[in-house]
Amino acid sequence: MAQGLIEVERKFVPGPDMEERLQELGGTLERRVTFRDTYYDTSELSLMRSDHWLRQRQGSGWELKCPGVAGISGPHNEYVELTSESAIVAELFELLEAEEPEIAGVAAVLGPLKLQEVASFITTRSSWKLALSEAHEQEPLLRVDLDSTDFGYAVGEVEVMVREKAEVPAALEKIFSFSRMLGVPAQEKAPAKLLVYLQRFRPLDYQRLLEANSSSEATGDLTS
Ligand SMILES: Cc1ncc(C[n+]2csc(CCOP(=O)(O)OP(=O)(O)OP(=O)(O)O)c2C)c(N)n1
Ligand SMILES: [Mg+2]
Repeated sequence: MAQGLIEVERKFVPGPDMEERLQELGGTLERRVTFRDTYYDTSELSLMRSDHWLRQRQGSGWELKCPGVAGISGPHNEYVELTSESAIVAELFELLEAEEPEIAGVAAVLGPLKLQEVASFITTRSSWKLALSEAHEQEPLLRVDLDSTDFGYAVGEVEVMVREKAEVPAALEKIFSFSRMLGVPAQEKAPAKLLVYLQRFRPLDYQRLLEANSSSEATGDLTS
């Protein structure tokens, strides 16, 4: 697969005092932003069913999240994020087993690959930066995003971006220790905004995803 940064993150349910708590813990508010995410897939959800997530984010462009490689299980997610259009196009053609065109941007291959919009919603986000130890300035930064959507769902995430698979365990350690400081219950798993959107507004698609996700079949709910 093409190279990209690895996103290691843990989602949580943000309480009403979360911003104050972040400030107490030395967090700095980097920005407040509002953006629309539009997700694309085939009518059979071929991408999502194989744990690949293609979206266009207003102000940032195209992004494909591909399943990570560290294989550590727990209440966290680990995805390789592709943001270069050529890398995304190459990955899409490989996944969907189609012949790759010479040169094309993502928008140009949506039609040929039968990718269509499956979800679109607006997020208002406050992004926080945490410098846990000043002694290690080279270490990847811990970030916290507090998101609320235009369909009434709010979720937080503690995140570290790393370059190498070998850095994932240390990133996870940081995420879990900071989550404890934030007061996030050890096994709490908050669902992704997109999954809540599909469950509410595209229940048949949600059901399809559920069927594809064998590990969630036992609980019968991807959002729990
Ligand atoms: C139970 C379960 N939960 C999550 C997933 C993964 N997943 C579901 S939707 C989805 C795509 C959306 O990812 P997410 O991190 O929720 O989006 P967002 O926070 O807006 O993007 P950021 O700004 O951090 O880049 C993923 C990776 C899964 N396969 N199964
Ligand atoms: Mg995220």
